[in-house]
Amino acid sequence: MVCWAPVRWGADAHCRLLGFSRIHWVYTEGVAMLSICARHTRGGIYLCNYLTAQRAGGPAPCHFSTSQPSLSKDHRDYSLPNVSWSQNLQDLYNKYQELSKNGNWKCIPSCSQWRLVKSQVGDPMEGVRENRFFIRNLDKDGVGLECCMFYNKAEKRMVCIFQPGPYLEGPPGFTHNGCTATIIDSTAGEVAVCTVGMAVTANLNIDYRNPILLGSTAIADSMVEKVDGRKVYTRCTVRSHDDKVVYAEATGLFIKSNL
Ligand SMILES: CCCCCCCCCCCCCCCC(=O)SCCNC(=O)CCNC(=O)[C@H](O)C(C)(C)COP(=O)(O)OP(=O)(O)OC[C@H]1O[C@@H](n2cnc3c(N)ncnc32)[C@H](O)[C@@H]1OP(=O)(O)O
Repeated sequence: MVCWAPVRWGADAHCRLLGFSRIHWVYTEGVAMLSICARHTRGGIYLCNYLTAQRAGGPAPCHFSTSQPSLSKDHRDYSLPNVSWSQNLQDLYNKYQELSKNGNWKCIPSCSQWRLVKSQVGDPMEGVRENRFFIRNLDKDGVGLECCMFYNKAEKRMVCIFQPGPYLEGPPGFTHNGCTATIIDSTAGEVAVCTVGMAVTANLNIDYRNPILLGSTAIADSMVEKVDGRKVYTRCTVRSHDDKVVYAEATGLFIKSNL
């Protein structure tokens, strides 16, 4: 596989802030990513405490169990191509890597775990918490969602190229619409976060136009339309890899965290 890690922006910084030990500064915009990641991590803990406290009517720790990942898995960047990727997915990936060469697009790293460490973020939560990241929670390549996001800062735009695997089946042979919603939410959410800092989904409206065949390659294209105070309005279209079929169109409202 071609080694393209040096052009990725702050991938290791991303991992470091999530509790991983290895760090290599590989890109000059690493500092910007560092700041975004710090806000992500703080925001994750904030979100967790905030939601629990709201539902319970007062401050309370959140309780949920997570499986323990191996260390090698922690370090893996799941947005890198693997053998389960179709030629179409690989071609789209190559296309955006090519577009990234002039600096307009950046590839976003993807890890399976959010490891939230008290001492790193100064949060009152006890000890270390490891959270599985929903869209990266299957252990075998190709059975779940294979995807990679690219961000265009100038256009406030995020694309997610993806390939849904057999565990994401809804109607026989086709992708479950909840999976499509997850991809839309994550792509639009990520562009909102990259634009204003940590933000959460307040509203998502989706029109499903056509079913997505399992194993096919598609692209979710999301952009920020407007920022109004804490409110970030986004739009997202999901199309086939060749742009010939529209699978879904969506609008989303994300609210910037107060932190
Ligand atoms: C563990 C996680 C790790 C994360 C690490 C980082 C990861 C980075 C990757 C990014 C990718 C993520 C993609 C997945 C994203 C999720 O899955 S996020 C989780 C799902 N979302 C939630 O749980 C949100 C639940 N809702 C809430 O917490 C609260 O309702 C909200 C949205 C924070 C708003 O509450 P609030 O802060 O009190 O704000 P509030 O004053 O009510 O509203 C602010 C403004 O928004 C408007 N507004 C609020 N809600 C709505 C609505 N539904 N419709 C219209 N307007 C609304 C209000 O009217 C108000 O407008 P103005 O009066 O200012 O004009």
